[in-house]
Amino acid sequence: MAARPAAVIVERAYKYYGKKDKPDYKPVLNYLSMTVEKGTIYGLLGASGCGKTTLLSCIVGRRKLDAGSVWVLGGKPGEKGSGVPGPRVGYMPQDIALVAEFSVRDAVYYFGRIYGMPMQKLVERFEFLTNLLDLPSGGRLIKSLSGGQQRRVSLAAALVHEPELLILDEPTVGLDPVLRERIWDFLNEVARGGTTVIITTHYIDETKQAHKIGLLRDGQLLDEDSPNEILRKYDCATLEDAFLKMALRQHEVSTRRRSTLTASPDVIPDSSIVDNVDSRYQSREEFNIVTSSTDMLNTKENITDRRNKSKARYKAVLIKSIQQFSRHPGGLIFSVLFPIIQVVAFFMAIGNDPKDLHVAVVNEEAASSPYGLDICKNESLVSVVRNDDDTCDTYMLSCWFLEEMEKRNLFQVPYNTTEEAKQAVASRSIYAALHFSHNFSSALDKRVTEGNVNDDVLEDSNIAVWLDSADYQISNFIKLQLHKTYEKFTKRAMIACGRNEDLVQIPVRFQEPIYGSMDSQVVEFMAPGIMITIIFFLPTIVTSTLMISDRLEGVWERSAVAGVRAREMLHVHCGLQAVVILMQTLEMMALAYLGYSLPSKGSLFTCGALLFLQGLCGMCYGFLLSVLCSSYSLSFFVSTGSFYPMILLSGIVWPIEGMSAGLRAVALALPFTIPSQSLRDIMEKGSSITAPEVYNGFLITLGWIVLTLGLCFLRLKYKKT
Ligand SMILES: Nc1ncnc2c1ncn2[C@@H]1O[C@H](COP(=O)(O)OP(=O)(O)OP(=O)(O)O)[C@@H](O)[C@H]1O
Repeated sequence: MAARPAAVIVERAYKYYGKKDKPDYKPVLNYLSMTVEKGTIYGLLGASGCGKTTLLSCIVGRRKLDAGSVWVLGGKPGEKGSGVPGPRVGYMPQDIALVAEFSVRDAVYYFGRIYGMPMQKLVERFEFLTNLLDLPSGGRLIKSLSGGQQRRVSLAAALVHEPELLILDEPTVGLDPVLRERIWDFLNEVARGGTTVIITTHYIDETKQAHKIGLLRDGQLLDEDSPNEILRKYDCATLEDAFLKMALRQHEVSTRRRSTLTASPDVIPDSSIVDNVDSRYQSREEFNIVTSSTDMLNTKENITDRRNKSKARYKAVLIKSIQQFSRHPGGLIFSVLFPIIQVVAFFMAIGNDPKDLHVAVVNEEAASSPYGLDICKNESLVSVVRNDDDTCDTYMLSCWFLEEMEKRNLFQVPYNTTEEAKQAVASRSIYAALHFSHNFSSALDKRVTEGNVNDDVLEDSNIAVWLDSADYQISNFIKLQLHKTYEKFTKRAMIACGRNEDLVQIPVRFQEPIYGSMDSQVVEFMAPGIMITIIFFLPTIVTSTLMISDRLEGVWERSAVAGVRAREMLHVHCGLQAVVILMQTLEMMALAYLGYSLPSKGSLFTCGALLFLQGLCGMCYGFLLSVLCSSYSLSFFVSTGSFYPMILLSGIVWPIEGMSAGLRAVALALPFTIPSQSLRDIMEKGSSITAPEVYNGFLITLGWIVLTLGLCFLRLKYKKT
């Protein structure tokens, strides 16, 4: 074979994963050198875990070597204008790395769009690849395809833009022999046209068709040469035999080395690691001269070109994200329906008075009357009469009390003794027990008119109540209702006796509240905090899920190799999420203010702006989770684990004034606490953005946005790979 210029050169490459002080720290690429000539097919062979994928990811510029150097198409991967990662490479990773919600056509078009291919060309190319690779129908979704079909679509996506360098990580695995043959014929054809192909495969036999093959074992390239030359050199009839021989030789060498080394044999001493500057080629020009490469760096790409390319990438990622989002059943439900469901659930479930509560009543007063308990059913038998001498005769006041009590949705269940009544409370359908003494009315009358009465009279005029306080909310509700019943009942009795109705009320008079209303509801108190938590956590979940799925499915990685910048992905995601958050904000406000008549004394725009910013803050928190967590489950645990403390400490459930000073300081710094108060102040007090209690809510929200983005940035910057 005539000497050709090199397309890829790897020199003395070392690559490590993990930390130096760990016992399993050893090179994945171990002093590896390889050369791939232009317009040839290079078959990279090696057992699972020997470092093939790592080597390829260093060639496409997604990983950096710890030592040694890589030259690709006349430049160093990642170098400005090198086109690598970018349009000069077509990369098919080992994983399918396609969005599951893509159709076959979308998947191929996505990469075509990234490279800025015109539509007409894209359609033609898709048709060609469909025939070549026997692709399933263009409308079928990736997630509904078999593994082999997905692999073919993935290969088509790598071939769509006719790149100069094709890097294919096991493209033929699981394909039938006829199709494999067709793919190899095609690769030979593109290689004849000048395309360079690096292909990894487990099928040793098919590499006979490669121009050069290299055997990788334990991060070392045992040999690289043309298949015929390898057969000749190792004096074997088949490549399998030749590789067996090479592997055995390496094994013998390393066993000998191991017996002479005291240190871990797999760890190359630091001193032997050469730096990147030790490359044979100090500059691109030198590389081109020495390797006869004619590759030109396009560093002077004009601004319009650069903008157009970037625009094409933005468009591709935008279309991808919309397809991904709109076809993901969870995405739509989460984003559009969940805010409605959650707000409606909140308003329907919270704040309504408990109904149909039953209390056990032992009414000795009625029981001792000639009519028994039935006396209370006959209005005319209950008498409160004002006499001429201004005194008042009262009879069966307990019936009036119970009548008022039933108007407040507390229904009586009669019992004969207090013991029986108290036992009934244990049954859970009865929430309290009440007792009226046999002379309740006369004792109460005496207590009110005479004032100075003995303990027995006092005792008889009391209504004894035993509550089931284990049920905190209900028992508080019953206490409140009994107080209100007492107020109503005494007013009625005082009016009947011709007295001032306020005479026996507690001498504390609540005036019209400064803010809020006399009948302020718990729902109005809780609603701002609930709305903020909903708008915060939906984008958190959506963002972390989409980001982690893009990363785990390899879509992010593959897009990056195609040239999509991380910031372009992020901008598109943020833009789309912002639209969704805006929609959620409007949805929630319409429901809360129009549907459930929440007060809105202040500016609705300020309320909306605060909610919208909280949504963005949730999205940034989602970003942080996606960069910190390696899996969905971990991100789910962290988001759920942080969700509850944030809500519990936010003052929505319990006032922060009840917390210790230290805990209160923590609570105030959390993203919901002050913003919830701010939103409440805008709604209930009509406070404006210039009031500290409102702008503090905005400041803390912005502070969290900056903090979470800063942590994401630091994490990405200092992540090793
Ligand atoms: N991100 C990572 N962190 C730590 N170790 C890694 C990482 N990626 C790969 N490795 C380890 O590096 C070694 C080489 O992995 P690599 O994926 O390059 O092998 P491979 O030859 O492509 O294997 P296969 O054919 O099974 O894909 C393996 O032992 C693997 O466990």
